[in-house]
Amino acid sequence: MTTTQARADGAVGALRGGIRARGLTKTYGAGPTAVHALRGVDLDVAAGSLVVLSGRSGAGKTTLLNCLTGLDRPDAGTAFLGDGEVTAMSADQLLTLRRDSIGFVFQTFGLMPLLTAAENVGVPLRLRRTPVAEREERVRLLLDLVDLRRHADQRPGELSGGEQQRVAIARALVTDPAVLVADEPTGQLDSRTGHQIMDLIEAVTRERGTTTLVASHDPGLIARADQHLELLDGRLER
Ligand SMILES: Nc1ncnc2c1ncn2[C@@H]1O[C@H](COP(=O)(O)OP(=O)(O)OP(=O)(O)O)[C@@H](O)[C@H]1O
Repeated sequence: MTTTQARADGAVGALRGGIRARGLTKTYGAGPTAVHALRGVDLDVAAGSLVVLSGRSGAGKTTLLNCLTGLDRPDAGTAFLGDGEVTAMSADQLLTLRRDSIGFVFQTFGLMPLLTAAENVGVPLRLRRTPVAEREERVRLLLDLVDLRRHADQRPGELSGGEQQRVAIARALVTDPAVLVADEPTGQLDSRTGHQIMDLIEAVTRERGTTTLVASHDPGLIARADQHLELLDGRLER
C-alpha cells in the first residue's frame, strides 16, 4: 500500500497539510492559584517539516501538544491540522483524528506489558479493524523499519529502553499518520540511545513526509530541525 492510499483511506484523509494555531490559551484552576499554561500561542508549521519544541519544565510544552492534537481543549483560540479544525471537532471526530492521522510517542513508551512487540505495534490497526493479513504485513514492515524484527515476540519487559521506544515509534507509524508527535521521547534513555532515537525520528520524518513535532532539548536535533519553537511561561519566544 502506498503512503497516499493509506492516508486517503483515513477519515481525515485531507489532513496532509501543516499545523496552524491562533491565540491558543489554556488556564488551569482559577483565582490567585491559576496556572496560565498557554497565553495566546500562534504558530505555523509547514507540512512535512521537523519541528522541535523546547522550553523549561512547566513552560507549557505538553499542554500545547495536547491542544494541537485534541487530547485537551484550549479555553480560547483555534488549532488546525491540515484543513481540519481540531478545536471545533466533537469528541468522536477527535477520536477518529487521533486514530487515523496522528501517531504519538511518549517519554514513558506507553506499551502494553502483556503484549509482544509485534502485538503492541498492531494495536492501532486492530482499533481500525484492519484485516489480519494486512495487519501482519504492516507490523512486519514497521518492525523492519525500526530494526526489531528479531524481537517481534518479546514483551516490553524483555526489551531495553531504546528497543521499547523503537516499538513505540513503530506503533505510532503503523497507520501511516500525517502527523507524528513525540513528547520528550528520549527523557528515559541514556544519551547514546537517545541520539539513536532522535536519528530514527528524523529519518522517518524525511522518508515518510510526516509533519513531526518533538518536545525536546536535544541540541543535535534542534540543529537539524526545520523549525525550533521555544516556549517561555506559556508564550512562544521564537
Ligand atoms: N491538569 C492540570 N491541572 C493543573 N495544572 C496543570 C495541569 N496540567 C498542566 N498543568 C500546569 O500547567 C503548566 C504547564 O504544564 P506542561 O505540562 O504543559 O509543561 P511542560 O513544559 O510540558 O513541562 P515538563 O517539561 O515538566 O513536562 C505547569 O505549571 C503545570 O503544572
